[in-house]
Amino acid sequence: MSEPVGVLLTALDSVFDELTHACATYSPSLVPEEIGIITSLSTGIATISGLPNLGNEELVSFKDDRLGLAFNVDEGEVGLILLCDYQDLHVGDEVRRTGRVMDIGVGNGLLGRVLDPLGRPIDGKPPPLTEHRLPVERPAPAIMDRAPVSVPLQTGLKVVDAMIPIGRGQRELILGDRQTGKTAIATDTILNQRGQNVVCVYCAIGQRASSVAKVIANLEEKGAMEYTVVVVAEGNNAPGLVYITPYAATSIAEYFMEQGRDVLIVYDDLTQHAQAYRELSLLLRRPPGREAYPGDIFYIHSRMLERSTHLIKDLGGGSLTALPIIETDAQDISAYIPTNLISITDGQIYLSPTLFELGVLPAVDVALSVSRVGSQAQKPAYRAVAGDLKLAYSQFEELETFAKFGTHLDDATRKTIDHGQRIRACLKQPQSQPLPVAQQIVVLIALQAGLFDQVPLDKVADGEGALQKALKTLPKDVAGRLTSEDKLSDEDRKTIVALAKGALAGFQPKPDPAPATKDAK
Ligand SMILES: Nc1ncnc2c1ncn2[C@@H]1O[C@H](COP(=O)(O)OP(=O)(O)OP(=O)(O)O)[C@@H](O)[C@H]1O
Repeated sequence: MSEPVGVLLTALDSVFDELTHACATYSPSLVPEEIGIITSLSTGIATISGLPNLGNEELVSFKDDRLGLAFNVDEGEVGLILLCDYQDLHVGDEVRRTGRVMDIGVGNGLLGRVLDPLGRPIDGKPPPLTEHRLPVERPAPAIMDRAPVSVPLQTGLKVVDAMIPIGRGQRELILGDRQTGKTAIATDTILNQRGQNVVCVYCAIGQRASSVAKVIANLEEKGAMEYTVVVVAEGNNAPGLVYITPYAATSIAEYFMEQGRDVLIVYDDLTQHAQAYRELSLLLRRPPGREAYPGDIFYIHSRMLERSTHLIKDLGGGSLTALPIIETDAQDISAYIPTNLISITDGQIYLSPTLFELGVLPAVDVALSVSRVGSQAQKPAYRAVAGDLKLAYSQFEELETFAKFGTHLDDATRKTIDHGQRIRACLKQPQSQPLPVAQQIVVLIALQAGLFDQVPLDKVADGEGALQKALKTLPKDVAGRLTSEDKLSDEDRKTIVALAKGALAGFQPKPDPAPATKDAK
């Protein structure tokens, strides 16, 4: 007998022995299982009876592994939100307990992937490899586990980084009417995290499939998908799926934060989320409150956004920065959901449709925007210029209204308006072109020094381009200090101003030729 055949026979013997042993020791036991039935069904919800021990937020399974979530647990009847299409189910169908709450697979394998809120891939690739599973609903970190926000999160947008700075671990709301560039601000921020060691999670909630596809294509084209996870519930998905999406995305983001990483999560948008929750609550006959939203609408958003924080060093020092998006109706920022979110978050970026129409993009209304914690984390070089700039810009915005009436303006007012117009022109930025810190600061210093004031408005963008090019000739040590934690010295400022003067020289208006005099011959 050859050696391999001998080895095979020995292995078969041992398998046979184990099987004989297992059969000899097997004693069947009965495991009781609760089985309920569906008593009623409607869009997105179902009521069931017959599961007396079902816990709140426990998952139940229907035929073919379809899932539902216990939402209203009453004596004798349970209201479920369905995580599948209700058309696939029928009254009288069996329903079983799973004994677990809703959870999602998390891990590095999710980077670059597009998932639904149940963790299933929707990018046509095989299921992602995950290391752990985390419940989608988790308690927020305790107060003593939180560290102050101390590191900036650069968005790459001049207007935000200079005027409304965001720190890692902050929650900054982006709100505005439809089509005002809310998603563009969030995606530009994701693009700007390239090479910054920040993991990004883009959570699309109830959006049109074409809009989500556009965002994903943009992220892919700019090479941002390699550090990004996209979690999507489309507008035509079951409202239950839409409702759990931001919670699932937060758990994915939290995994990276708990590994000590800095994470950015974008919720696009929470208006759709609130509407999905309202739909489910009304169908389940929960009492409606203001604007027909259920009473706990504030709580569902605050418990989610409280999970974003900067953890203390002992817990790895990771951070989760949240950019929730809210769509306003006819610029009404005092509506119920926007005011709730404004009070939960650490500041807001308001996008004005009027500025958008005027072509001031990003259309950030600086007067109505604020960042409550980010300025503590702002780089010193920014801080040195941002204060002046904000003041000059708000003075300009006030005076601009008067200027429209064609009133005669004194020189000082004219100057303030001219300066403000240059600031506005310099803060404009095309989509998907985030700017590195050094380039932003040089433009802001030139603005502060009034070097743009003589540049004609239609030449500001060209002047800025020339300045960016000239930046290459800035001495290395000065360039290094622009991005470091050091303050810029007066010498550094002088060097930068001299460089900017040179770069902008070609854009200053030519002095009027001297009037010819009679004696000049
Ligand atoms: N800085 C910019 N420069 C040029 N175009 C921009 C800029 N920001 C946004 N846009 C354009 O404005 C349009 C609206 O942008 P976006 O989709 O981000 O708005 P939104 O408020 O998220 O829209 P929705 O309400 O549909 O969610 C898009 O066509 C986008 O390309």
